[in-house]
Amino acid sequence: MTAHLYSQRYGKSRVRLSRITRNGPRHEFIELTAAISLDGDFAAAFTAADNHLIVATDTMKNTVYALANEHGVPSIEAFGLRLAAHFLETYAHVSQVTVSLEERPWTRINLDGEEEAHSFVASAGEEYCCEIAANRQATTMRSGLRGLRVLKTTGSGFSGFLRDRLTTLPETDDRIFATAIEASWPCANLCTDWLAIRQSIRAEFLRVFAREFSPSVQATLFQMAEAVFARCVEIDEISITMPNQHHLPANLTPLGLKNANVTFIPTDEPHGLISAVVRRGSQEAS
Ligand SMILES: O=c1[nH]c(=O)c2[nH]c(=O)[nH]c2[nH]1
Repeated sequence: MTAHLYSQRYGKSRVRLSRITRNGPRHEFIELTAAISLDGDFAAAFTAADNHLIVATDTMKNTVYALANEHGVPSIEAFGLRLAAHFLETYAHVSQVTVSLEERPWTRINLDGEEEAHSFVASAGEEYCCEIAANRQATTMRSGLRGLRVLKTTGSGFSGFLRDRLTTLPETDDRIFATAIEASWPCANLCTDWLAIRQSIRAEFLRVFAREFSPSVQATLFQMAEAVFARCVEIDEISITMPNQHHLPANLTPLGLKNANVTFIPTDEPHGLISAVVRRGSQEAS
């Protein structure tokens, strides 16, 4: 059989790590999962069983622990950049490194207005993430968040949509809006304060979601992006995805009961999926 290697890459996924930073009695804590993938001169390992240039994926895993231990993890972005630089600096035959990091945020417990020194609470399901692609010419990075679950019990409607013979959805000016926001944005400037930017973006998402009437998931998504651009001068592009996690009014008529828009059936699937990339400025400018 004749075959040729069209493209190849390999790496280690799902490397889990947690790291304490002890500043006296006050501790910082971060928990993350890393994935590392290398591009480079590895073809012979696939085509000729020649492993002499292979950086074992076990070594990649050890690198995650070692660099975290030696240098700390001030943020997933800073750590990711350090990891990517390490592979490029250490192995001349590596041409490109891709590092993906996911953080499960632990928030310091606040009791009676006082921050606890070493106790944290998790925000269920939420993750912060970043992806770095680095070669010897350039490094690009995207930061993001996902699993930011929000719900509002009113202040959301959906009407005026196209109706044809297959349309059964009633119009509404009062529905539950539930979603899990996922977003990512390019970090053009690799030296900015990523943590502050993520927190500002997150805060704008929550503010628009909670305070503005939603005529559709689409319109709310766009409003969120506008709010991010107004607050974060560093951000010129944002990608946002929001599933519409429907809560369907329960039909209680067969039971002889009236449902005054209070009892619903939460559904996971099928769900709407609304997604857009929004850029700063007018269309002509892009
Ligand atoms: O905000 C919404 N956008 C849609 O495109 C859509 N489609 C649908 O059935 N419900 C909704 N809600």
